[in-house]
Amino acid sequence: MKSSLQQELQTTGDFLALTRANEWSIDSDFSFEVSCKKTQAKSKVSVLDTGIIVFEPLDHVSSKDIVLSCAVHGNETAPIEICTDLVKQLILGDLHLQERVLFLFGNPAAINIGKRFVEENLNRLFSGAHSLPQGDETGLVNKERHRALALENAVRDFFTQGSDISAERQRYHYDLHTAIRGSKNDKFAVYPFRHGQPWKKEQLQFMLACGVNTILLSHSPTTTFSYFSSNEFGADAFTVELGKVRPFGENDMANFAGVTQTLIRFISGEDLQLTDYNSGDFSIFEIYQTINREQENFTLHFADDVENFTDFPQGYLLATDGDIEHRVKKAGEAIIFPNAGVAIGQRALLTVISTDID
Ligand SMILES: O=C(O)CCC(=O)N[C@@H](CCC(=O)O)C(=O)O
Ligand SMILES: [Zn+2]
Repeated sequence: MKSSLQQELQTTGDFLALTRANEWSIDSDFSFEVSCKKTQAKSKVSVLDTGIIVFEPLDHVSSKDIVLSCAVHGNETAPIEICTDLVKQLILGDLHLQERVLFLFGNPAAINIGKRFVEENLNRLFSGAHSLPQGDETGLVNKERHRALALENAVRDFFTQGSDISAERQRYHYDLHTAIRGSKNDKFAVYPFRHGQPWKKEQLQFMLACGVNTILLSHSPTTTFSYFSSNEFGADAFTVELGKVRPFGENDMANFAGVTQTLIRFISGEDLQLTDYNSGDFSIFEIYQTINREQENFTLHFADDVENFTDFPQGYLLATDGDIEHRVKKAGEAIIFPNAGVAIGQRALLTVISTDID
């Protein structure tokens, strides 16, 4: 028998409402079939937990396993609206499903309070960081740590089950965010550390089709969600920043037409119309300094409205952390993600320098 949750979801397609009504878990998982109105192709829809929903084609063997995540930070609403709309179209049969897709709405409780997180930044808890000792030594494990583990397990199961379907599969994870500050380059993506493997131009072309022409190459492991999927499952993965954080209702969705249309083409198997790689189409940066906050007394020495990708003269004092001074080391070095309010031990600022890929 259909539960009322399932009935509601099948009628409205509104997975965000279901997710928000169940902040940390749902009582029981459920699945159902849908058919595309246009192609009649059947798909299986499985709600595995709150904010965790999988779509799998039933009439053909797919070749791609695609993870799309949003709300890893609860107040980053544009990605939530994009994913909600895609899920709705799939449930209501308005979109053909060609590939397996896992949608993740990372932190439902943080969505409900309109905050980045409830107790702890979820995007610092992956690759097992959720199980490391906590700074406060209380021994209590907060809910975000449980959620990070649940999200890791969902990704692991999804990719592993794909391998049972066919051997030659491609894995992807696009973790969609928005930035706290405005940016000189409005949309940009962090390409997680690949341990010496080449940066993929075809993936950069995919980003370009999404309207993202600025790429930050990361040179070290992190505890972010995109690095987890890249490192542990060989997925082509990015943290994608789609402009500035705004409350629900204040996003101009026309701004996201590129990303929405490209994701639709990708999951419904249409030609992506990717052009050849041309370095002139991109601004590519590499992460140069990662500045963590180590002291209570941490100060940034520029204004709150200074935008991401603003550069400062060599020698400029960017931040003081107790007695330690962090200065610009190289001409053209620019700031990304400054946040003096992060927990002690966490990243308070990145700097980047311009680079190229071969
Ligand atoms: O604007 C900011 O300060 C933060 C925006 C954001 O959430 N960025 C991600 C980037 C993750 C990565 O480096 O791959 C984050 O800080 O978690
Ligand atoms: Zn974010």
